Amino acid sequence: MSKIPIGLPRCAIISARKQEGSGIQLCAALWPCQHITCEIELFVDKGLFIVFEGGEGSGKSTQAECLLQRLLDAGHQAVLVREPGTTTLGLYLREYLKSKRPLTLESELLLFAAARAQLVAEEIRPTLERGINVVADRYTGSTVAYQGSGEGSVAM
Ligand SMILES: Nc1ncnc2c1ncn2[C@@H]1O[C@H](COP(=O)(O)OP(=O)(O)O)[C@@H](O)[C@H]1O
Ligand SMILES: Cc1cn([C@H]2C[C@H](O)[C@@H](COP(=O)(O)OP(=O)(O)O)O2)c(=O)[nH]c1=O
Repeated sequence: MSKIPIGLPRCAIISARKQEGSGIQLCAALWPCQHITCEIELFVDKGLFIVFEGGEGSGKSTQAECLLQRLLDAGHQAVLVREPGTTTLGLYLREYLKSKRPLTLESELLLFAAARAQLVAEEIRPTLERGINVVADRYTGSTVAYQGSGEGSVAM
């Protein structure tokens, strides 16, 4: 575990599990940012996939940008992605989703899923395949939290 090149001195690894295939997934809690989580996937010979999740205003974007800068400063290649966003479709759907137009929960879920599918295909997967680290500001945890819980949530 000490060989993982994430350079986060205040990062406490709280769990690790083997993924299907070659990956190991680590779940980390950042201190003192107690309201966000940072999830790291390590794939042999591929980039790290590092996800920040948390409520609005909890500090995800700030910490994701700090980590990106730190990785770059340490000589690692890394890119930052944001959900929904980053791709042309993601940015388009972000505007639509923020526009407060009437949407069923199912439609909302599918629009977030469409933005993610495009992001994975266009950016996340090819970048990781090239051995470049990806830092993500939100990912599937947001969908589980926002569309998958609470009253009237969508069954997933
Ligand atoms: N560790 C921190 N300590 C204090 N303030 C912070 C910290 N991280 C972020 N902030 C501030 O909190 C606010 C929300 O941060 P932001 O990164 O935009 O959150 P999010 O992306 O989760 O919405 C910003 O004003 C930011 O400067
Ligand atoms: C990725 C994702 C985001 N969201 C929501 C959470 C946020 O309210 C919004 C994204 O807005 P954003 O401005 O990125 O949030 P933040 O203030 O945390 O930076 O979309 C979902 O409901 N489902 C999802 O799958």
